[in-house]
Amino acid sequence: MKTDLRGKHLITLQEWTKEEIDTLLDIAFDLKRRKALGEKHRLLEDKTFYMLFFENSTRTRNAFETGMTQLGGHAIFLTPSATQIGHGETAKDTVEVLSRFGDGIGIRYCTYKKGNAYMRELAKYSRIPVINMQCDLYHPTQALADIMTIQEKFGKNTRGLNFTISWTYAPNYIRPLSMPQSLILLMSRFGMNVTLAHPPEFHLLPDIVEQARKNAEENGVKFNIVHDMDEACKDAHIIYAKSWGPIAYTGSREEGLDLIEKYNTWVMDGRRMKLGQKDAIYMHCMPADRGVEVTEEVMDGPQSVIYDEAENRLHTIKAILAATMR
Ligand SMILES: NC(=O)NCCC[C@H](N)C(=O)O
Repeated sequence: MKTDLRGKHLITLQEWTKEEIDTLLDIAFDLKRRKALGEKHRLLEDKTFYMLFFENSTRTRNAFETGMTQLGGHAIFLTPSATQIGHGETAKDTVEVLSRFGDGIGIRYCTYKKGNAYMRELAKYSRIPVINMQCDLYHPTQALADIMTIQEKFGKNTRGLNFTISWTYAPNYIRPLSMPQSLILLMSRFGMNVTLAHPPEFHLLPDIVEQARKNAEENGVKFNIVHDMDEACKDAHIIYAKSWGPIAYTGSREEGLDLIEKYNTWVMDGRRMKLGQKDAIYMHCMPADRGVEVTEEVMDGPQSVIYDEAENRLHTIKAILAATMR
């Protein structure tokens, strides 16, 4: 098994082989076990990781920062306004300097058509690993935690599971496409039949959907798009139901918010949960609009794995840091 992942950028897991992703998962399971046993695992002593956030964060920032502490290193929280990026310093100049100081850099930048481009620009000039902490297109560290959680619930062999990612109704906020896009790209590579459900205007980017279809074909599994939430939940083992914006359909925030209102029946509730398999699980990357996009009954119910999923952010992020910055 290939284990040398030092210096590798993680912009999207689509650019990592299945073998490399399996290596990360092995490390994550091992680090989780070692933490539970209270075993020290200071694999990154004296190393520094920079975390550049263009947007807010709860799970991601704290998983990276706590993770670096547990690995014996240090993490530094940066924002554009706390650095010269806010004054227009270029990606090249920023990363040339940080590359001479420290050992890795993460970026969260979700603005459509800007975030991923900025990360690619940083990666071009960086001599330390660049880790995507969520952009407009992908959220690889969340998707990795999600695979780990699915393997914990259903076993390492996930072949034949039915995975549904469904849009839900959540007003007031246009959420990025990065979660559904990362999930449709990744789950078929782990042998799952993928169903993507959304109202027509909430479609994802065509080239990413095409890549997901190709992934499914190469792995001999199904990939379906439906426009009905009940149909999507039927026979699913995994129901991942969360909101995103009609970003690929309209650039107008007002039109986007009106479109969201049109589909206020797309709520994840107990009735829909029952349409899935008996042992189905409910997933959400959080934060969720409690009682709006998903009922409290589902969020706090026995089939919900949302807190395990959030916890696994820590273990998988530590695996990425340890593997790429060692
Ligand atoms: N788990 C996370 O990283 N959550 C924060 C980002 C969620 C984002 N607002 C989204 O809905 O895609």
